[in-house]
Amino acid sequence: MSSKALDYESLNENVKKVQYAVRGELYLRASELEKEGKKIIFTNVGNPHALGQKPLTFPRQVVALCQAPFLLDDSNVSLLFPADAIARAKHYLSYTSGGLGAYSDSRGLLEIRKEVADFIGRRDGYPSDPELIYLTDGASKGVMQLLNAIIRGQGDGILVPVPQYPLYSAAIALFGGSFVPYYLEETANWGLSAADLGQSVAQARAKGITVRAMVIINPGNPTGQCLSEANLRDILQFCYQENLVLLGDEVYQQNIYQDERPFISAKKVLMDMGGPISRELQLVSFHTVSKGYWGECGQRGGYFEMTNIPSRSVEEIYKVASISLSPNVPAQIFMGLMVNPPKPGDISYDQFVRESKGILESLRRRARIMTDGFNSCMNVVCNFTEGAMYSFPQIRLPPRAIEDAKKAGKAADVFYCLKLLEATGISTVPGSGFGQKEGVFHLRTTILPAEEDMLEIMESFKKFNNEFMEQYED
Ligand SMILES: Cc1ncc(COP(=O)(O)O)c(CN[C@@H]2CONC2=O)c1O
Repeated sequence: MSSKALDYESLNENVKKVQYAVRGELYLRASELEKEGKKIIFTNVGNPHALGQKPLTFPRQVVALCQAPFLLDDSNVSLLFPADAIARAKHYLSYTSGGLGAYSDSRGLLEIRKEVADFIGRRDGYPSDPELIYLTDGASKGVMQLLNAIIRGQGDGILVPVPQYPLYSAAIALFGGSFVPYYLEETANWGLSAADLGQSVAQARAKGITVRAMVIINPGNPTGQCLSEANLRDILQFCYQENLVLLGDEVYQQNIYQDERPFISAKKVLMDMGGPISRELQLVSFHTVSKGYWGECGQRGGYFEMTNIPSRSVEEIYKVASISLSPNVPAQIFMGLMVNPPKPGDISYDQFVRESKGILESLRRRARIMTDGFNSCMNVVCNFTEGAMYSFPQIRLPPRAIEDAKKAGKAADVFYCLKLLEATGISTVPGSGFGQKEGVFHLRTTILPAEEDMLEIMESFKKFNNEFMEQYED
């Protein structure tokens, strides 16, 4: 009998090609161990609330009232909710077409897209058009929509930083395009060079690939580097001369842990450059409520802003967005609150600032604790986490360890991470899941475990690592 449509062997080959290590072999093994009763520290996913981070109070108050509008009619509502939360809830509800249970426009509620546009205008000092801002179910969906629009087939290549967040390699594979790596230089604090970019593009073209777009992740995941204004200018100039669309993944723009390179958007640098490039270079920028000091990953709220994209193409992107009917409406409200938070003088302002600063300052301390912890370990070197929420140490594995990994049929860093998991319960993602230079091994953790547990976790890591290295040292 011929195979059925959902038999494995007859599935879409692109689906079978996809890899996504953030929830791969290590995560599955960690989940098994957890079921067996072992205490697992899931540092594999940038999922702050799963590691104990408390949600910000104000947004939850507003969305709670929007989800349960009957509370607004309760005579006791002002005993439980501050007046500014009540006012914002009424404001958003008045813009939905029947509350949170109704579909919104496929691009998202115009009122919230206006709030996003105002935020971008304040941040960059240049106007932003709500008609060119689409709200999405997390930044992931926006990235996939744009890659789907750009990739016509195997001959189309997307330039992606390596190490990269595997949403990109997975989506490119899913849409049948070609992954074109450009390597970040670990010894240059994960910097990149225009020469390397040019070489990557030339190599792809020599194979008949049409490179169509370039991805930047700023701040970087898993590498944590923050791009300087000069870096961004070079990248924009490179894309302009090579006729590439720039996809600016800026979901960690609130997560900055050093003062030398504050976040600056690709949009701002492009507009500052002026001249033809600022009117012609095609740029799409992505943001989310999952990161920053919000960490509202489960809400699934995001947006992308299109710059210099022809109106007919915008219409096509709108048409495809319409297939999914409506982005998640509660998440749209989270997005509106994130880009338009309480202001000085608002009742909730002091509490909001106290909570937000508390989270960011703790993340900055945890970035330092983790980096220093890794650098105190045998055969481990680690660049400081300038931004985002990950640490990506290089693990210098002795040859006999690599040999044993081969015998076990595992990539060397997978072998090491599995041993780490079994010994300590620390669940990480092997560097091979993000891409790395041949023969150089890493792992990715998050800087998210609770600050009061961080030193103990690093001690536990150090004990395991040093015993592992002594076991395999010649
Ligand atoms: C660079 C980057 N872009 C987009 C996303 C998607 O975010 P949304 O939640 O808005 O879809 C993530 C999530 N980071 C994943 C999730 O946790 N750990 C990670 O590496 C990310 O790291």
